[in-house]
Amino acid sequence: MKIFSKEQIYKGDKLTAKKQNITSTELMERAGTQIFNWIHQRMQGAQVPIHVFCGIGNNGGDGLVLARQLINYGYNVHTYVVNCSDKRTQDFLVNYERIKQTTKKWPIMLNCKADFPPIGPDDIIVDAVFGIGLNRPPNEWVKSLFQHFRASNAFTLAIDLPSGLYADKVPEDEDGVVWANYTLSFQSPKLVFFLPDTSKYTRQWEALDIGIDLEFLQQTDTEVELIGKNEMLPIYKPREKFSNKGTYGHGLLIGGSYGKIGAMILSGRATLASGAGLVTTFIPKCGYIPMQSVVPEAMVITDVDDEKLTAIKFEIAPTAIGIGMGMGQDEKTQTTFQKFLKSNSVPLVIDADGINLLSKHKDDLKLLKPQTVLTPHPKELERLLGKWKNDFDKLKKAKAFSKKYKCIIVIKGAHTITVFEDKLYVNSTGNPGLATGGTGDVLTGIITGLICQGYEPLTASLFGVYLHGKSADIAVEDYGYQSLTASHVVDYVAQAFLDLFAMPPAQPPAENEEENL
Ligand SMILES: NC(=O)C1=CN([C@@H]2O[C@H](COP(=O)(O)OP(=O)(O)OC[C@H]3O[C@@H](n4cnc5c(N)ncnc54)[C@H](OP(=O)(O)O)[C@@H]3O)[C@@H](O)[C@H]2O)[C@@H](O)CC1
Ligand SMILES: Nc1ncnc2c1ncn2[C@@H]1O[C@H](COP(=O)(O)OP(=O)(O)O)[C@@H](O)[C@H]1O
Ligand SMILES: [K+]
Repeated sequence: MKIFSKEQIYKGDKLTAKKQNITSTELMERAGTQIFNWIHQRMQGAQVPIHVFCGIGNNGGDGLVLARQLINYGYNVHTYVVNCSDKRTQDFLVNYERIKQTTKKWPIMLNCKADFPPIGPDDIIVDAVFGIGLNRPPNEWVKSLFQHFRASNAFTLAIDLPSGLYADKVPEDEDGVVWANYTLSFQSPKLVFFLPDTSKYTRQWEALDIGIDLEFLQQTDTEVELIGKNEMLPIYKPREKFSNKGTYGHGLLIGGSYGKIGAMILSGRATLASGAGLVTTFIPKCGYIPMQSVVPEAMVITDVDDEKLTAIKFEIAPTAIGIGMGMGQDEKTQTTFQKFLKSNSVPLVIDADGINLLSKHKDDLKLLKPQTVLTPHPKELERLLGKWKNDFDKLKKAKAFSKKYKCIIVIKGAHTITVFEDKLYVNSTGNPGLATGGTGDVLTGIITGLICQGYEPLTASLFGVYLHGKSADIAVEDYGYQSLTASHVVDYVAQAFLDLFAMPPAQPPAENEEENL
């Protein structure tokens, strides 16, 4: 799913109005009606007090459309105008007039703290104060209003995005933002829903289709894409009937050190589970017996050293290599790693200590071949890029790094973001059960295994991250968040593949259909 920028959204609105021969007021009516339908479907006329807080821009206009429709359907509505600026938009004004003609209960003007209404914990707040047009921090009394929302504990539904949150930067003061339970966003979600600094402002989100011009949606290239099943299904490569293990590539995993052979066992198992034809692991001698016993499918080459890697040498011709898991940062390991980078021409995934060694010896970064995949967790990323001010600064730095070294950076986290040059791919699968040792090793194994099967490194990264998260999402049903381990993630990769082709659950028959049965 494309994630449009603020500028693209404004452009899409204008173009839609022009091509569909409608006014912007009609488009706003559509937007507000979609919100109304969403609420009405769930509330079915329940008389819970609904407090609709409208700003003076088009977000406020959406709120006024909603409030008018709720009133028409007999809901218990209280409408307020958060009177924070004199410059009201045209469509706000049109809808302000319309609501005044609908009800005698005119919207209440809020100008200061003394005007705030009481809000009960079982009431509902609709936040239509600011949308993507926010261009400065809200003033003090508006901030207090947002804190008043939060203190009420009422369910808070934000329209388009939580007020006080910018579409493209991190707000300075968290008290200046509405903390929403749910956000109904128009046409596509916003990048800020997925970033560590800003995702806390909405617990859940949903994108509502407001009929923006289809050609515009299809033809506009976005900088950000949200990756889910719809994006992954078309790139899936089916297994051929007359294929053999040679068809699906030979994955080589290099890493491990005394006490960290488990990392290599996990990635070896994951490479196999993702479909590689053959897997070889290159590990220190101490790992030979455990690896052969636990992963009989994998072949093993050992270093001359018992406990660490000192001389990476092999005579096989791998299709893809994953390196760094549990490898340690010994000086001898550094030397052989550097030598390996100089001579290697096979597609490469670098993880963990591989990344740490590159961060310590930044000159070696120029040895990376184009489309090398790096899979840092946040600490490893910081060592690589240096400190960042906030998430947008981090992404800017990651894009510049990716362009400079032509590499793919998989920034791991709750929503893993894969960066390649100027594009960002936000993953939609995964859960906090993955916050446990070894899950990153599994991811490296999966991506390596997919490259072995002919997926381009970028596609393999996106698909690998998706499958890894999906596997955890399915496994968590059986193991729960606390007990999920990295081994379970490997075990459920199969389910993640099968899920790509699962039919959606059958819908129960509609009420009138049931009567006819
Ligand atoms: N396709 C779609 O997505 C559609 C989107 N639609 C909706 O339009 C929304 C965008 O509307 P918008 O451009 O009017 O801006 P919005 O966010 O309502 O308000 C900002 C206004 O307030 C002002 N202002 C800014 N900061 C301020 C501050 N700190 N304190 C005080 N005032 C401040 C600023 O004016 P200023 O005072 O700077 O002149 C500005 O005019 C969008 O989020 C969605 O809900 C639908 O209606 C149609 C289809
Ligand atoms: N809260 C979370 N929600 C979703 N995924 C998570 C969460 N925490 C961690 N992960 C995922 O788990 C993996 C952890 O990787 P990493 O920190 O490298 O682990 P390790 O080094 O122990 O193998 C990453 O793929 C990351 O995206
Ligand atoms: K809002």
